[in-house]
Amino acid sequence: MIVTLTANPSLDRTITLAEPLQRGAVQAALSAREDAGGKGINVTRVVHAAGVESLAVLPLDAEDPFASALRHTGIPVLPVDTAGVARANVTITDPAGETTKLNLPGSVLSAEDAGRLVAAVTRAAEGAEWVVLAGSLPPGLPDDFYVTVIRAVRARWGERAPRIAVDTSGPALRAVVDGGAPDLIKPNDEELVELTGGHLDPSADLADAVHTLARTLVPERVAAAFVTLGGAGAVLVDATGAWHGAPPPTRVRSTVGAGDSSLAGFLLAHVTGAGSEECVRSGIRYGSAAAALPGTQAPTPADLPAGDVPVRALTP
Ligand SMILES: O=P(O)(O)OC[C@@]1(O)O[C@H](CO)[C@@H](O)[C@@H]1O
Repeated sequence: MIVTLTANPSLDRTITLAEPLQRGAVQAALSAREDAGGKGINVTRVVHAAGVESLAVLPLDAEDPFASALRHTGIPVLPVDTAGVARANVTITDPAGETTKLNLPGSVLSAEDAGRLVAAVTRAAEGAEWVVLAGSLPPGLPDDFYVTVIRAVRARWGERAPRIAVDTSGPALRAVVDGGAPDLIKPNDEELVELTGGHLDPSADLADAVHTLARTLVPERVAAAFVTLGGAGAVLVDATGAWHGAPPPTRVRSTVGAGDSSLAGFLLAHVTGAGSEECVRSGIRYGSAAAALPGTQAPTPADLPAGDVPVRALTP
C-alpha cells in the first residue's frame, strides 16, 4: 500500500494551441482537457493503474467541482473536509513543443484543517509501505507542515512506520531536509541546486555533477535522493551507491506529471523488493511513458516504452 498526501490539489487544464504562444495576443485553442491533478494524486493514479493498492489523502470541499473530476479517475481517496475550491493550474502547449505552466496558490487552509490532514494521513499510514508527501503547500500551512506529518506518522507507528518520500520544493523541501529525515526525496536538478545552495559543475558529466551535489545531503540528512533530469534520465543516490539511468527515445507530448510518474515507477519497483538499479529503471520508464501522453494523464503498464533503459553505477 502506498499512501499519498496532496495538500494542494489542482484541476489541471491543458490547452493546446495551433500557433506558438504570443504574449498579449488573442489566440484560438485547438483543444483543451481537464485532469484531477496535484502531485500525490498523480502518484496514486499511476500506482493504482499498475494494480498496487494506493490511497490519496487530500483536502476537499464536498461542493467543489474538483470532486467530480476526482471521481472520474477511479482512484481510492480519503477526502478531508475543508472549505474552498481546489486551484485550477493551466498548461499551454504549442506546436513547437513549448510548454507554459501557470500554477495558482490554492485555497487557504486553517490550523484546524492542517490538524485534520495530519490525523488523516497518520491513520491511513497503518500498514503502508510508503507515505508520499507531494506538491506545494497551500496558503495557511507553515513551511514545516510536512515535518509535522512525518513526526506524527513515526510517533504513531514506531517501528512499523512506513518509509516516507517527499516531492516538494522551496522552503517546504528545505524544512523536510533540515528536520524531517525523509527516506527519499525526489527533486529535479534545479530543485537540488536550490536546496543545496551549490551548483552543477558545467565541466563535469551531468549525472556525476548531480551525484556530487546530492552526496552533500545523502545519507546524513536524507536517506536517498532520486533526482529526475527530464530528457537526461534520473540519478539515484543512497547510502550504498549512486546510479544513473538514461531514458529511451520519447516523443514528448506533455511533461506535466512526468516527475510524479517517475516517483510512482520507482516506488512500484521498490515495493516488489527490487534493487536500486531496477528502481531507477522503473522510475525512468514510467516518467518517459507519462511524457509521451497528453495533459496530466497517468501511464498504465501498457504505456511503458519497449526500449531498453541502461542504468550504470556512478563512482564517487
Ligand atoms: O504547485 P505544485 O503542487 O508544486 O505542483 C502542482 C502541479 O504542477 O504538479 C503536478 C505535476 O507534477 C500537476 O498535476 C499540478 O498542476
